[in-house]
Amino acid sequence: MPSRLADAFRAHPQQQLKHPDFTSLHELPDSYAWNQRDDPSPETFATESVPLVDLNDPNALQGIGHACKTWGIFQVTNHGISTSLLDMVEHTCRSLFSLPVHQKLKAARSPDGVSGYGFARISSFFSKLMWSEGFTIVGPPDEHFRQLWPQDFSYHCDVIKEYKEEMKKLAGRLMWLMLGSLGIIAKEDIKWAGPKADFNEASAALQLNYYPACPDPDRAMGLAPHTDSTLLTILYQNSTSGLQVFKEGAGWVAVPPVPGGLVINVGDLMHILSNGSYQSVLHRAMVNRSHHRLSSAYLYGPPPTVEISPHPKLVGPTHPPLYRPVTWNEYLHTKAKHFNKALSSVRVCVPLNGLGDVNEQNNSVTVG
Ligand SMILES: C=C1C[C@]23C[C@H]1CC[C@H]2[C@@]12CCC[C@@](C)(C(=O)O1)[C@H]2[C@@H]3C(=O)O
Ligand SMILES: O=C(O)CCC(=O)C(=O)O
Ligand SMILES: [Fe+2]
Repeated sequence: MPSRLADAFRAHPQQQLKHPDFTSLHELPDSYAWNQRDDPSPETFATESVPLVDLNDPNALQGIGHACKTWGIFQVTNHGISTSLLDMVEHTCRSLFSLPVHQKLKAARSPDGVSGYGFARISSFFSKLMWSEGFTIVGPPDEHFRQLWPQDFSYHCDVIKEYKEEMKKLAGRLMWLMLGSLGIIAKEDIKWAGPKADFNEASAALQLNYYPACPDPDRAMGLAPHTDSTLLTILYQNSTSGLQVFKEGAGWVAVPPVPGGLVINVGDLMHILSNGSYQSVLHRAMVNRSHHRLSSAYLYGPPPTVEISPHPKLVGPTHPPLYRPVTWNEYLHTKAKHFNKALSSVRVCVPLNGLGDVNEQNNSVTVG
C-alpha cells in the first residue's frame, strides 16, 4: 500500500470528463438532469434541525457526543477560526473558479492523481453530471496555483497554507471532544496522536467546491449523496444554502449557513473507530437558481498508513468489533473502487445469532 495520501488513487485512474463553461448554459442539458425529486422537499417536511454547539460552552463535549450519535453532523460557533481568514479563503475560491475554463484546465487533476481542478471523484459512479466544479488540494498547492495565477500565486498559497494550519489545530481539538464523549480521554488511548497529543501526524485534503447558479435547480444536483471517508470533515459554506443531510425518519434536512459557523461531520473512519456509535452522515449539495455557492471541506484523517479499528475501550464480550482494521490509504482506495459499498466491505461478518445491534446506515444512492 502506498504511504502517501496522494498515491491512494494511482490504481484507480479516473476518466476525465469534459468541463463545461457553466456561464454559457442557459438551459439544463439532459446530461445534468437528475430524476431525484422522489424525496420530500426538506423545507416542507423537516421538523428537526442539525445541532448547534458553542465550543465555549462547558457542556460542548456532551453536546458533540449526542450530535455524533444521533445526527453524525453538527455546526460549531466560537471555534477560533477568524472571520477574516474565512473571508480570505472565500475570496481565493471565488478568484479560482471565476478564471476562464482554459486557465483552470491548466491545473486539471491528472487521471491517477488526487490534487487539482475537476469534477468530484465520485462522479464516475453516477450516470448524470453534477452542477459543480471542484479543486482538491493535498500537500502544497504551489505548482497548481502557479499555473492558475502566474502573478499572484504566492498570495493564494499563503492563504491556503494558513487555513490548513488553523483547520489542523481545530480538527485536533474536535477529535478529543468527539473521542472524550466516548470515554477515550488519555493520550495513550490514541498512539498516533503523538507525544503532545496534538495529532501532529494527521493527514488531510482540502476540497474547494463551486456550485454555479443553475437555470433549473430542481432537476440538478450539485454534489451527489455520499459519506466522507474521513475521521471528521470541517466544512465552511458561504451564505448560500445547499447542504442537506439524510436523517433516518426525517429524510433530507437542510443545513442552513450560520454566520461565522462551521459544519462538522463524522466520516466513515470515525464510524469505524467508534465501533458504530457515531454515524458517518450521508450528505449532498443542492444548487440555487440565482446565487452561486462556495464551500470548502477540510477532510481530516489519520496518517495514511496507520490502522484504524474499533477502539479497544469500545469493544468487549457484548460489543464485538464491527469492522476490521483499515488504513486511510486502503480505505480511500476501496472508496474509489466501491464507493458507497466501501464501509460494508470492511465490516466484520457477525453470525446470524450474533451479538450486538447491527444497524446498517442507509447508504443507498438513487441515480437519476
Ligand atoms: C481525502 C480524500 C477524501 C475524498 C477523496 C480524497 C480527496 C477528495 C475527497 C472528496 C471531496 C468531495 C467528496 C468525496 C466523496 C470525493 O469525491 O472527493 C471526497 C472523498 C472521500 O471522502 O472519499
Ligand atoms: O458543498 C457542500 O456543502 C458539501 C461539500 C462536501 O460534501 C464535500 O466536499 O465533501
Ligand atoms: Fe462531503
